[in-house]
Amino acid sequence: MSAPGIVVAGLRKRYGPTLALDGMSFSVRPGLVTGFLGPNGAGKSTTMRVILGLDAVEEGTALIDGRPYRSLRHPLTHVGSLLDAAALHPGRSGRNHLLWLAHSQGLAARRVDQVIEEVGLASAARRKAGGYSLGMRQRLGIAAALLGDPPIIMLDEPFNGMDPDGIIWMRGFLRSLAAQGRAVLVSSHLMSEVQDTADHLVVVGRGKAIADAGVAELIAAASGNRVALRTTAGAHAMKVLARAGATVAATGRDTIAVSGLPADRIVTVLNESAVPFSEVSAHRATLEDVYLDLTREAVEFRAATPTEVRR
Ligand SMILES: Nc1ncnc2c1ncn2[C@@H]1O[C@H](COP(=O)(O)OP(=O)(O)OP(=O)(O)O)[C@@H](O)[C@H]1O
Repeated sequence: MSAPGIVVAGLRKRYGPTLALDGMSFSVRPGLVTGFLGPNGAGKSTTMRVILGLDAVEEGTALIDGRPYRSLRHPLTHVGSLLDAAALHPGRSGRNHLLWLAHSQGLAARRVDQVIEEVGLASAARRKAGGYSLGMRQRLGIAAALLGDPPIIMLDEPFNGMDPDGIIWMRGFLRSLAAQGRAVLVSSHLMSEVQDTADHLVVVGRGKAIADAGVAELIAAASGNRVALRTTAGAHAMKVLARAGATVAATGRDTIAVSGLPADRIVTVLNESAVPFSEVSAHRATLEDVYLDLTREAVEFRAATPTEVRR
């Protein structure tokens, strides 16, 4: 039986002197939203284009349900994608754009009205797509991706241009696609959206995957057993905690990160020395912390930090 979802193995691709893909390998499993993250130029769009047979590679394979995209007779029924929300005919209505696509793929016209309804575009469907906002174009692109009711969905930056209502809708929508058993691959630079939406993460840097793991697992590993302490008596707190065996570091004007002692022991030590504090809580890393840590070495264009500028 062929592997379901997307399986990318050992992709290598050059653009002139640029090595865009350097052994890119990962898989996208059914029933999960997989976040696809990485710095600018890391190879996310190139990988997506290769999966869709739009770009050739020198080495490696990209398979959709076990088969290369180009061998699929009705590709829209296998994989739906949104790579560029701006790619539509501005003079055509959203509905006509979808009708044209459905027709070209031998799909029933009634499916067009279903997907328009699903993405919340019914009131604008008969207006010219040229006048759509970026958020509406994203919805239209997603409607197009869903036309063939495919088991695999691949979206490049779907949160771009969405207002807060749109973002909340998108989050729920992507989750519901995965809950229906589809394999969903979503690239994004918006860490908090990915943290709230994805189950699994593929983080890429310089043309290869540098992490391929569950979101919860990555966040738990980055959180360690650190405790965050809020106190107006920082110096005193640091002194007594260090004496009790903790490792301490100031993280803000009145916040301290403590490791090496459990939270209840920290409270006892502070109370014994009459150090005032307003909060002691287990530190929980964010996806942004995880991402910045993983990609530190892989960022191509990085501005100097304020400390570096001062030096
Ligand atoms: N058509 C092209 N011609 C030349 N170089 C290209 C082309 N497409 C991509 N590249 C280069 O390949 C590398 C990977 O680019 P890619 O667009 O895949 O990265 P990305 O991770 O999608 O970046 P971003 O987050 O900015 O969208 C970059 O160095 C880029 O400049």
